[in-house]
Amino acid sequence: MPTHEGPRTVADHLAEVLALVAALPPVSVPLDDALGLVLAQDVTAPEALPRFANSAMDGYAVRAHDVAGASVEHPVTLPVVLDLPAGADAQTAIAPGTAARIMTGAPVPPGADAIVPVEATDAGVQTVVITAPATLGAHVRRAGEDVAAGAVVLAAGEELTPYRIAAIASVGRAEVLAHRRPRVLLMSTGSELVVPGEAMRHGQIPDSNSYLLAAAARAAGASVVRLGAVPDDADALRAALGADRPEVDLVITSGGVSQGAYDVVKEVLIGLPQMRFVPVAMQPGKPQGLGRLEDGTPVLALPGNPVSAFVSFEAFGRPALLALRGLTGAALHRPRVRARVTEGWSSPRGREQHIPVVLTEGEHGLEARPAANRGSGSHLVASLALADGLAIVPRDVTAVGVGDEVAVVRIAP
Ligand SMILES: Nc1nc2c(c(=O)[nH]1)N[C@H]1C(S)=C(S)[C@@H](COP(=O)(O)OP(=O)(O)OC[C@H]3O[C@@H](n4cnc5c(N)ncnc54)[C@H](O)[C@@H]3O)O[C@H]1N2
Ligand code: MOO
Repeated sequence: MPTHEGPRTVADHLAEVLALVAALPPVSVPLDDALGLVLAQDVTAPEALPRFANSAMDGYAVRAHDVAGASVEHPVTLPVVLDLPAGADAQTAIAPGTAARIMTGAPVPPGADAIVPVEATDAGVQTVVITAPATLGAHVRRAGEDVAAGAVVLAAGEELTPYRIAAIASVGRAEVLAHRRPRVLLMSTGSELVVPGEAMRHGQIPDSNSYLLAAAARAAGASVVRLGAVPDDADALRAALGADRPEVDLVITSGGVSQGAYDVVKEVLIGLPQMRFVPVAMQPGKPQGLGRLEDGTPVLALPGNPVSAFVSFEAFGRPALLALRGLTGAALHRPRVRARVTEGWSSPRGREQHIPVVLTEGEHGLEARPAANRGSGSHLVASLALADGLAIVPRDVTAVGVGDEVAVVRIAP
């Protein structure tokens, strides 16, 4: 294995990460549990939708011809021969010169071809006085106008959102075939780390990365086992990654991947035949590990600096989780927007910079400024809380000036 290869591009590294993962197998899921899963098979409509012509208004089903001349001055009075609430099994035809009282959603009876809303009547029960004309088909929802029988309502590969779940329910399906939700094991490493809230001596800090990555992985649709902080001890890490580890589809570690004497993730994993530790031409997030454990489970070993861990998760971890969920192509990436810079910053030559920025709506469109008031330091974790996006600065740019346009990956709505 080359130990001193030059930095690879973010795109090349992402391609190698994505080669480690594939969509998880489909399972049959009740609609109540389907939110956020990705459909593994097209859903088609077994019948037309709406299934039957029905009323769009509370009112009276009539023949348009019978009320063509109706007005306030010349009302038309018709006998009411049927009363049709929603759910009525209206199969009896109404004769010319009669009306049926009908509620929204009730089937339009044979013989009727228009609905007069109740507001244009005296709301009569035995007879109805109609004071406005109706055109042919007025307020009738035609059978099949939403979906034709046999049509695809939702294609495989689509993420199940609330309105897509409603579309599936509306064609009478209670379950769908969807890719299983990925399980991810998250651990941070470092002997300086303590559980947030516990007493700290000088030199110790709270573990924030395992919470950051756990929340980010959940937001990306994974279920998470958060192991917390493992000390910089090879045996402890080997145990955490060993046979007793929970069964997961991806392991993500943070920390211990650079050049230090106690960089234990690298020390333990570098011996595995399918693991590699490589520099990526990005800032932050340069040192990255990727590959597989002995049993084949994919691993991403992210750098420990909090901003580096987050940026690395966004660039590599999130797309990997989305690919496990069954998404592909552009759906693996967050939307990018363009924004005008209002406070400049510098960027290292030769590294694609991913810098947390605050986005605001300016007079001439979106504006961006660094979230941290002291630039792009990868330790500035609290400044992440302010960020709405990550500005992506190309490798050859070393200074971003006021008025420049930058691409920003939106990380907050
Ligand atoms: N001699 C060199 N030193 C470093 C290099 C290098 O190339 N040569 N690269 C630097 C870069 S770039 C990065 S990024 C970091 C990555 O280091 P590690 O992945 O080994 O991370 P650690 O050393 O474990 O920690 C770095 C930093 O982040 C803090 N940290 C770690 N984990 C957490 C956590 N769970 N919660 C909060 N904070 C955490 C840790 O205390 C350190 O301050 O290496 C540079 N060094
Ligand atoms: O690559 Mo490191 O991630 O700059 O801080």
